[in-house]
Amino acid sequence: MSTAGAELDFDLVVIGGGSGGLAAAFRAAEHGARVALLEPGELGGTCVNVGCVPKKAMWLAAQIAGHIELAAQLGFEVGAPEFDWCEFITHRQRYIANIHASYRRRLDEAGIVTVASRGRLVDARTVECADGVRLRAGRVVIATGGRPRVPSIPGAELGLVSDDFFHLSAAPARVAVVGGGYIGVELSGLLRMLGSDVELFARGPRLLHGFDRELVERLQENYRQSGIALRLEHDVAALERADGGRVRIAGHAKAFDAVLFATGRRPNTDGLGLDAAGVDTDAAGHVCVDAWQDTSADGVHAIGDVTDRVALTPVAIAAARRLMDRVFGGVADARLDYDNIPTVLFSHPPLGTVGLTAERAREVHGDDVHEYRADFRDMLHALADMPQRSLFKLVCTGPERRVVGIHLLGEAADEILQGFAVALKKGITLDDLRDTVAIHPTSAEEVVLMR
Ligand SMILES: Cc1cc2nc3c(=O)[nH]c(=O)nc-3n(C[C@H](O)[C@H](O)[C@H](O)COP(=O)(O)OP(=O)(O)OC[C@H]3O[C@@H](n4cnc5c(N)ncnc54)[C@H](O)[C@@H]3O)c2cc1C
Ligand SMILES: NC(=O)c1ccc[n+]([C@@H]2O[C@H](COP(=O)([O-])OP(=O)(O)OC[C@H]3O[C@@H](n4cnc5c(N)ncnc54)[C@H](O)[C@@H]3O)[C@@H](O)[C@H]2O)c1
Repeated sequence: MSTAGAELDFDLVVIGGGSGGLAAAFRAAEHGARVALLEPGELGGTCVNVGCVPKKAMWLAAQIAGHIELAAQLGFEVGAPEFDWCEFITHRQRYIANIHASYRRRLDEAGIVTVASRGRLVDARTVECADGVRLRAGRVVIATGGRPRVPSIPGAELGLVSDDFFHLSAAPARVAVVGGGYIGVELSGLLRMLGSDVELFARGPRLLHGFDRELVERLQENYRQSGIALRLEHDVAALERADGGRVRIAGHAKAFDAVLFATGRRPNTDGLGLDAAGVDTDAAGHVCVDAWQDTSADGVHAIGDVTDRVALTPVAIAAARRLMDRVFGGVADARLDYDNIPTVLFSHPPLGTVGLTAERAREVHGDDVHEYRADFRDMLHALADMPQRSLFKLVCTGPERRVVGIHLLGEAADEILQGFAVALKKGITLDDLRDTVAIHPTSAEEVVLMR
């Protein structure tokens, strides 16, 4: 980059090189735009470095541990499995390093100027780098994502967050996880499967607010059976130092090797110069956007976790691509439809969901809502005579039984959901599903055989 005081001109400056920012930069460059991208940390942002990717790697390790237990049950001589956390992490980080290298190569090939610096808006057309260089832009995309939020309670500094989890060099033997959302449920599950003693503290009467109640209750049953202690309706008021570097939750006898906060995330908007550029934020600091990802400042857009929309990687990517198709590709009506976004929780077993729960469908469609369910043991767990049961549900509305919700809890739900999400988005009915010949013997066939 040039020296301080310089000004460089671009069609687009993207602030943040995570899932959304990279997708915006690549798509804009494909449309012929001159693009600069600012990222002070590792390319790929949260998802690649401290989110989806390392999390899924740990989940896969946990699945293997579960399968070793099943194998032992089925006559394989496996002995007591030893898991070398450090060795696994070497594989995980090599996988991540390959993603970094691939991004770097693609950025170079696309002619995108990347700047290893934080960016700050000076006005709606100018972004300043840490060294004072100013980038002038026809348009700016804010894609700065978010970071973990820690509750303001005494002793909070004794706790860890998900970013810290991915830097652990060994599994903590005794862990308390605070928070009953996505991250709390995922980290509790995989830590337990990898041998930790886990207690999960959540404020509400159930985990996973907003998900199908029955599936969540079934998942809770599975978690309890696997040995996770669920402390529901339990507010963590303070953390205290205990002997041997351990941490105690106030009012709770046990000392933990680690307390992990999974209590939500906050947007990275501090010091971004949003006021100077005339970009409005909400009370929580998210950048406010309309349905077109436009902010209150003309020519300034925002995508991904920095906005208050669904915080998922494919959502940030899809919003970015559509926005770039609109502003540089001439597709006037390109924008992301935020309805019916499929999502999977990498719990044990996984939980996948798309569309409305029955509860929500009744609010939207009135009383003409019908639920169909399949409650079964998948073949592997049945063979091993293990108690874990799957639960698949469909929510349909109207006399034609249009499918408006699909909720799957069970082995392979993570892989099964994607295709059915396409079908739901296309407006299929229960008869369409029943008209499709099943694939046997699978868990997926339960979706087309549901009565
Ligand atoms: C533990 C965990 C697990 C997750 N698992 C999944 C999953 O399985 N599936 C899924 O779909 N989603 C998952 N998510 C969510 C997913 O990671 C996010 O939705 C996604 O990363 C959002 O992308 P983004 O581009 O908006 O932000 P980010 O990926 O957070 O990228 C923002 C980037 O902006 C940079 N930045 C910040 N401030 C500035 C600045 N001033 N100047 C320049 N750059 C800046 C940051 O360094 C960062 O690299 C998970 C999240 C977490 C935390
Ligand atoms: N598999 C996936 O796709 C995946 C995985 C992880 C994260 N994500 C995304 O990242 C987002 C953030 O995940 P998250 O788990 O941090 O947030 P979340 O919103 O899913 O859950 C946060 C939980 O913390 C609880 N909480 C908040 N303050 C608390 C407090 N003081 N004490 C106790 N509990 C408290 C909330 O009630 C909620 O249950 C998710 O909403 C999701 O969009 C996705």
